[in-house]
This record gives sequence, structure tokens and C-alpha cells, in this order.
Amino acid sequence: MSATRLDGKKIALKIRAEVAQSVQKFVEDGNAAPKLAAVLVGDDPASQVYVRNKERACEKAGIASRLDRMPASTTPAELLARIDELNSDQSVNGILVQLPLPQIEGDGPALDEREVLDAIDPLKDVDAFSPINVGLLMQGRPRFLPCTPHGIVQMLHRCDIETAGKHVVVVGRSEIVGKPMAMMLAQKDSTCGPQTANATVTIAHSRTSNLKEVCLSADILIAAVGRPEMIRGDMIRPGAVVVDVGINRVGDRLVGDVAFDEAAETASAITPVPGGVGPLTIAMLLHNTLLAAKLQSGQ
Ligand SMILES: NC(=O)C1=CN([C@@H]2O[C@H](COP(=O)(O)OP(=O)(O)OC[C@H]3O[C@@H](n4cnc5c(N)ncnc54)[C@H](OP(=O)(O)O)[C@@H]3O)[C@@H](O)[C@H]2O)C=CC1
Ligand SMILES: Nc1nc(=O)c2c([nH]1)NC[C@@H]1CN(c3ccc(C(=O)N[C@@H](CCC(=O)O)C(=O)O)cc3)C=[N+]21
Repeated sequence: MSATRLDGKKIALKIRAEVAQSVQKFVEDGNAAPKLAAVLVGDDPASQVYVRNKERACEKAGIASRLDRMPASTTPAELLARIDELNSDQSVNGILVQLPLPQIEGDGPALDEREVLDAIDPLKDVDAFSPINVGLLMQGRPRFLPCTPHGIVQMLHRCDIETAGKHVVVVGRSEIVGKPMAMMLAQKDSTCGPQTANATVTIAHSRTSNLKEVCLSADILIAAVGRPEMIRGDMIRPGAVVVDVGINRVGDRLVGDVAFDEAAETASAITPVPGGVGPLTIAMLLHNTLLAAKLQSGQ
């Protein structure tokens, strides 16, 4: 292996310590500790990992948390009622509904992700998935930055990896990772994070016809596909930086979307799974929860 291993866990710990310090100051200034509410419907495996790690991280940062587990058979009305309750609960600053929502077995009404995300109070929307927050990001004046793309931007910055003028290929165009990631990296100057912008961005997806060639043209390749190890070593340009967002459970192992050992032969730097992007997502969630508490207290 010749590539540098980008230690997301270590960077995340640093960010979490910074957030913990700001939380402490916020509380010393007479405010209640920020509080995050997470809603998990069903038992998506990537969400289970997230929930477990997130609760511990909140506690260590002095952030209160609550987890509402709801069965996969939950109806849209029940879920919307729970969100309403959290919207009006003054003690809750941040609301996160774990995605993907389960697809209903049997013939009950389906849970519509968009309807659910639309219902979250935009000032409590720590994932930045509500239309208002997506719109603000699109316009280059974000309120909350989405956690995973923001974590990646922070990592690139803190590892002195320049994005300006570089060709970034984002594989995946989901609302939660690919699309906002591409948008943030294409922004002018530092509107979406510290000096990490001004990239030339290509978005690839399942209908991209020459994926290998597109990937080979990337200075920075970001994989958010959800297919274990589909990005192979021969898709990496020598010296490229590879960011693996994938969290796939294969047997009892977590693997990314990139074949790590192969890619590490060619790349100059690469994030591992686990220990890469995942911990950064959690660090930025804590950051957003504090930001939400500040916004709600009028700061
Ligand atoms: N580390 C972290 O913090 C996080 C990790 N994740 C993980 O990241 C991965 C992606 O998540 P998410 O963005 O939500 O996933 P989605 O399933 O919502 O999106 C996957 C994207 O990949 C594209 N795609 C699928 N197959 C191919 C293919 N063969 N070639 C090219 N593109 C393809 C899809 O294309 P199309 O649009 O055409 O269908 C889609 O745009 C998952 O493993 C997830 O668990 C997610 C969030 C946070
Ligand atoms: N509304 C919503 N927002 C999300 O941000 C969101 C979501 N839904 N649904 C699920 C995906 C997935 N996701 C993860 C975040 C961190 C780890 C994480 O901590 N990973 C550790 C795992 C370590 C381990 O425990 O083995 C790591 O990669 O090192 C995993 C997965 C957030 N997501």
C-alpha cells in the first residue's frame, strides 16, 4: 500500500472535542444543554450502526439525546404525529429521522420520505434535508450543512487537501450524500466550509455509461453508492484522493464502496471503512445540534 490512510476517526475526535468545548461554554452562559431526538423506524443496518455511535458521542459532548424506536409497521400518520410532538417540544433542539424509511410489508400505507422530511421544523433540521435548508445550501447561504458532506469537507481541509481547480467525481446522487456533496464542492469560495470549494464536479450514477473512464479522470473520487467494493483499483487515477462513504454490512464485517487494498495501491490518500467518513458524520451532527440550540435561543 502506498496511499496515506486518512484517519477520519482521529479528525472526528478533534472536532468533537471542539464541539464539547463550545457546548460547555453555551451551558455556562445559562442555556440548557442542547438536545437531539432521533427517530428510527424499523431496523436498517447502516442506521443501527449510526444510532449506536451517535448516542455515545452526544453524551461525551454534553449533548442530551433521545431515541424513538418505532416498528417497521408504523403508519405515516403515526410518524407525522411523532414529528409534530418533537417540533413543539421546546426541550428538543435537533430532530433526525433515520433514512431509509422501511418499505411497508403487507398493504398498509407507505411511508413517504419526502413528506416526513417536509414535516421537520427547519430550525431543528440537523440533517439539513428539509426543502428550506436544501434551498439555502443551493443558493450558497447555508444554515445547516448536511453532516456527511460537511464531514468530508472538514476532513479534506484539515488534511490540507486542496479542492480548488480539481476535478472531483462524486459517484452517487442521493439527497443525503451525493447531491449535496457535489453542490458544496462546486460552490464559490468558502460559502460551504473552510476553503473547500471551487472544484470542477462530475456527478456519476447508475445510468452513467462509462463509469470507469469518468472515475479515472478524478483528482478526488468520492464514492457514495451503497454497493460493497464496487470501485476497483483500475478505476483510480494514480495519485488520486479517494473518499469512501459506503457503509455496507457483509456478513459480520463493515465494508465500503471501494475495494480498499486495490485502491490504496494507486491512490495518494484514501479513507478506510470503518474509521473514515462515518465518524465525521457524527461529529458534524453534534456540531449541527449545538448550532440548532443556538438558533433557537436567538443567537
Ligand atoms: N459514512 C456515512 O456517514 C454515511 C454512509 N452512507 C452510506 O453510503 C452509501 C450511499 O448512501 P446513499 O447516498 O444514501 O445511497 P442511495 O442508495 O440513496 O444512493 C446510491 C446512489 O448510487 C448510485 N448507484 C447505484 N448503483 C450504481 C452503480 N452500479 N454505478 C453507479 N452508481 C450507482 C445510485 O444511482 P441512481 O440515482 O441512478 O439510482 C444512487 O444515486 C451507503 O452504503 C450508505 O450506507 C450513507 C450516509 C452516511
Ligand atoms: N437521517 C439520516 N442521516 C444520516 O446521516 C444517516 C441516516 N439517516 N441513515 C443511515 C446513514 C448511515 N450513517 C452512518 C453514520 C455514521 C456511521 C459510523 O459511525 N460508522 C463507523 C462504524 C464503526 C463501527 O461501529 O463499526 C465507521 O465508519 O467507522 C455509520 C453510518 C448515517 N446515515
